[in-house]
Parts: sequence; C-alpha cells; structure tokens
Amino acid sequence: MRNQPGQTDPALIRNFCIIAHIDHGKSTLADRMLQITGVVDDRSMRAQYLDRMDIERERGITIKSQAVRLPWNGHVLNMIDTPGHVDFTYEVSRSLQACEGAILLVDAAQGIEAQTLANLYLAMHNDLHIIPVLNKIDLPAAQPEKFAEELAGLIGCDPSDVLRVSGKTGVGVKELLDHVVETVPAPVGDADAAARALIFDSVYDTYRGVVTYVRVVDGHLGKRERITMMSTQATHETLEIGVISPEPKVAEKGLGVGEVGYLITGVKDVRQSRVGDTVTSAARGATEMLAGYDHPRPMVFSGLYPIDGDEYPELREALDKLQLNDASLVYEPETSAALGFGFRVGFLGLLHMEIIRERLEREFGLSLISTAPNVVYRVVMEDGKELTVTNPSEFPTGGKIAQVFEPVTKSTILAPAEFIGAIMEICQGRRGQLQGMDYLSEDRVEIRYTLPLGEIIFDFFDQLKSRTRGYASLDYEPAGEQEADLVKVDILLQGEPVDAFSAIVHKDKAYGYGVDMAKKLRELIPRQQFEVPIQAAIGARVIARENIRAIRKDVLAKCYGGDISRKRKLLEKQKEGKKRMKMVGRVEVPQEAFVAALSTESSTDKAKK
Ligand SMILES: Nc1nc2c(ncn2[C@@H]2O[C@H](COP(=O)(O)OP(=O)(O)OP(=O)(O)O)[C@@H](O)[C@H]2O)c(=O)[nH]1
Repeated sequence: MRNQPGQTDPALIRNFCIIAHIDHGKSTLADRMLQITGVVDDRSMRAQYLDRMDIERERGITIKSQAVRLPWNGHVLNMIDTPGHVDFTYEVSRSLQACEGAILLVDAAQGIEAQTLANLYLAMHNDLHIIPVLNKIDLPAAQPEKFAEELAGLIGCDPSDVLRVSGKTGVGVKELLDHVVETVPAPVGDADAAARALIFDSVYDTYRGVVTYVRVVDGHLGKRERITMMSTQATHETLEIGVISPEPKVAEKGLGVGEVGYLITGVKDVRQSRVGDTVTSAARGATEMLAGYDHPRPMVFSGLYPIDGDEYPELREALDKLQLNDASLVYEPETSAALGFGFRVGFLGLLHMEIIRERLEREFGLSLISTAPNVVYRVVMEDGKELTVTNPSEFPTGGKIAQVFEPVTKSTILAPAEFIGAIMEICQGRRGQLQGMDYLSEDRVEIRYTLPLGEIIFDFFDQLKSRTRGYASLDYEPAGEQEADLVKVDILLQGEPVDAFSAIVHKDKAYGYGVDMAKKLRELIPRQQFEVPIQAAIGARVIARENIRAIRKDVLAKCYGGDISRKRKLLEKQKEGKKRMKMVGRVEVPQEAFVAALSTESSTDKAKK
C-alpha cells in the first residue's frame, strides 16, 4: 500500500493549516488538494468534501475543523481545514497548535479582511511558517498585483513571494503543495520520550462514541494501549487508532512523532476527552503537559423555550446530545412566568446561537421561542456581594447596586477609506472608544475600537454592512470588562412584569427600548375583554405606556337558534386557539406575539424586506 498510515519518518511530515477570512475559499482549496493528491477520486468528489454537517454544506460555511492526511511526492501532508467565522476562532487557535505552517489565503478580488488579520496574528503568535497565497485568480475582478503588494506589506515579504492559485480551477495548487513541502518545517519531537499528544478536536459519533483528534508531539501511541488524559488523570484503552485520508483508516503501527490522527476509546462524552488536554501513556506517563488552550467561554446567553410546553423533555435530551459534540455549549434549566419551562443557554456568539437553534429545530424537530440574547454582567452590591447575571430577570432591583460591569471587546474593522465617517458614527453611537487607525494601502483602513459586547450582539454587523455597502469586515475579541451605567427595563402587562421581555440596557437607551417594546406589543397582542395597559419601567418608575382597548369577542354571536353541535364546534375551535396562548396574569398573549416581539431583527432590517 502506497500510503501505509502510521509511523512515518517525521522528516517527511508537513503539518499545515489553511487560514482565511470567511468565504475566501478555504474549503474549495481543500477540495482541490484532496483531488490533486488523489485521496478522493474525481467520481466521489463533491463540493466542500470536508464539511460533513448538513448545515455546513447548506450555508457554505465550515464550523468544525477537519484534519486530513495527503500523500504528496513521498511526503505526508496533514492538512487542517479551519472555520473562518469569528465565533469559531477558538477552533482555529487549536488547529494552529497542531501545525508548523499556515497557508494564509486571501481572495484576490477582495484583499485583506478583518479575519485575515486576526488569523494571521494567531498564526504568528504560534510561531508558524506563513505562506501568503492569493486565491480566486480566475475571477475577472481579481487584482492580484494590488493585493500581492498589500499582503507582502502586511507580512514583510516580497510581492513576488505571494503565490497565486484558483481553488476553483486548480491553477497553482500543485505548486502550492510543493511549496508546503519545501518551506514548512518538519515536526520535531523526541521519539524515545514518554508519549505526549495534543487533543485538538473531539467529536461525538453515534456509532463509535467520541472520536478524539490528536497530534503526537513526543513518543508513540499504539492500539490497545492504556492512555491517560493528563488534566483529569482518567485512563482509557485505545480501541482504535488511525488517520483520516479522507475516510478513517486504521493505523496498525500506531502514531509516532509529528503525526496527526484519531483515537477511539469508547468514551461517550466529548467532555471526557477535552480539547487542549494532553494524552500520555498510562504505563509510562509524561510529567509535563503540553500547552493547552483556554477553554472557550460563552459570551452570549439566551433563553430557549419549547413553543409546546410538552416538548420540554425532548428539548433537554436534544441539548444533551448536542453537548456531546460541542463542549462550548452550556445550559441550565430556567423557568419563565411567561414562557414556562426552558433553558438558559450560553453561546460563543450570535452565529453559534443561530446554528444551535437551527440544529435543535431541524435535527430534533422542535419548535422554539428564544428570548433576546444578552451578555454576562457582573453586579456589585453596596454590601460588597457580587452577582453574575446571565438573565435580565435576575438583575437585582432596588437601590442597593453599587456598580455594574459589562464585557468589552477589542474590535477591528477593515473597510475602504471612504467609509471611515460612517463607521465612526456607528461605533460612537454604540459607546465605542476609538483606539487607533492605520492605512493598509492608500484606500483601505483598519480601524480599532473598544466596544461593549452587548452593543455588538444585536444588529451591529448588519448596520456596518449596510452603511458600507457590504465592504466592511469585523473581527472582535474579548478584552475584559468596564463599568457602565446599565439599568433593567421591565415590561408590564396590566401591572404584571413579563420576565421574557426584561432587558438590561444602557441608561441612555432605556427610554427608547421601553417605548419601542410597548408599541410593538400593542400591535401584537389582540384586544381582550378588558383594557390592558402596557408599561415599560425602570424599577418603580414608569418610562413608557400604551393601552390595548377592551373588546368582547363572542364566538357564539353568529349562532342564532339552537344548533348545539355547531356551537360546540366553535367552542372547540376557540379552545384550540387558546392552547397557543400564554397567560400573563389575566392577559392572553398569543405565542406569535412573543416570537415577533423577541425577534432580534432591527426595524431597519424589516424595512428592507
Ligand atoms: N471563482 C472562484 N470562486 C471560488 C474560488 N474558490 C472558492 N470560490 C467560491 O467562493 C465561495 C466561498 O468558498 P468556500 O471554499 O466555501 O470558502 P471558505 O473560506 O471555506 O468559507 P468558510 O468555510 O465559511 O470560512 C464559494 O462560492 C466558492 O465557490 C476560486 O478559486 N475561484
């Protein structure tokens, strides 16, 4: 067999990843590499071969990293495809630690974008050899000369060192693979030392349990060997060990220094095989762990409730299953007076939230209401007590709050220079503080702001896109917290607070939020048999008020005479309708009103439709 997996001479191994801004063509380039190296024949080739999840293929985005082994001119290349979206940066950073080199891919019609920079800095931080590459040179709009110059300026090389490829037509891809062999350093490790392998991914598979992806740094891992996870000291037996090329292949000889592959131990939960942990041999354990990663912390929280309260157990089960595969997903049960039983779920960002919600609805057939997303606040009370608030309804009321802290981000926006004014206006309107600005070329700027995370999670990116005609790109990373003048706005129906509508907002925006929400609800809630006041309040102070006038709806009004069966039918129908109503005090609120009022769409988005 030409490509006998396992125990390759480290001098012949090259481990590299492809990093790029979203949509610059990583997955397409990876497809071509699979084809050109012959691991996938033309007949079985399909687009985005490595994106295995339906949702990845449909949306055309990569969510999970993938590692695949490619034979090339007597060498073994391990390619790791990484996601480009900012929510999944932690996936990128873990892949980087398994590599010695990175292909920095830039769309030749777009140039450098915010995530190009963010990923480049991550790669440099990990001391990787960087190969600058312009992609999509087949596009008529491609400007390879201009962007080669930009890219060369950024990483400090000569424009002629920037390679040019088309992932679509395959032009330049062979040369790129040769370049990887020539320039990316071979892995170094001590073959005789105790085994140490870094876990860079772990995935739950229904049939095989958890599949753990590792990069061996020192020593050797074999089949039927007892291994120890160094952070927990838990030991397991390796039932299977192998490489992906591009389907799993068992490596009879195990994995040696520099090799990238997978192991299966029969554990059922990804948390037992924690990403960033070091695997060693139980018989001859290493003493020092490899540098791991920071565990991703949820940044955005939202309440998820089944529309049909009977589906609560199914929702729990679905979340349990998703968590097997996504260690960054956290949730705990929560009850809402308005929405019933549900969960408070923590996400890495808005896209992560959207994806989890879509998977819950699609893969598990659930219908869900989600409350408006919010960030995590730290509240310090006058008596020195501290609270972590992930749900606005837990925000303490009364005058005893001393300080409130909110998370802030270091945000980088890249755009053509003509949009500087518009961008600054948006950022200023969201309490941003300008940190600096640099010209990447004469017509492209990088603008850096400190922005509260809570201001970004709503429609910031949409606004940025629409005010810059789609040209701006954004990247952000957590940058600690700041004290802010934040208040909780409650919405009351007939004097009863509706917990699902409470929000924590900046004092200057509280009035706007209250007025908008009260107006929205007046339109969404049908008239009842009595008058319903809608109020927005901060503590006991009412800041906005609307009224829903009374009406008496008599479904039997049209039934003259005594046709009892017809009357019964109408009453039945009314009862059906009532099942989709939630009671808030005495007020009946239709399910749709919650869904519509809680949708995060801004009014400008709606206007566009
Ligand atoms: N013309 C042309 N189009 C390309 C080329 N490479 C990729 N594309 C197109 O660009 C779009 C994005 O490509 P992907 O490969 O999905 O991009 P990606 O960087 O993997 O995206 P994420 O995985 O979401 O980060 C797709 O519509 C591709 O068909 C190329 O070389 N030429």
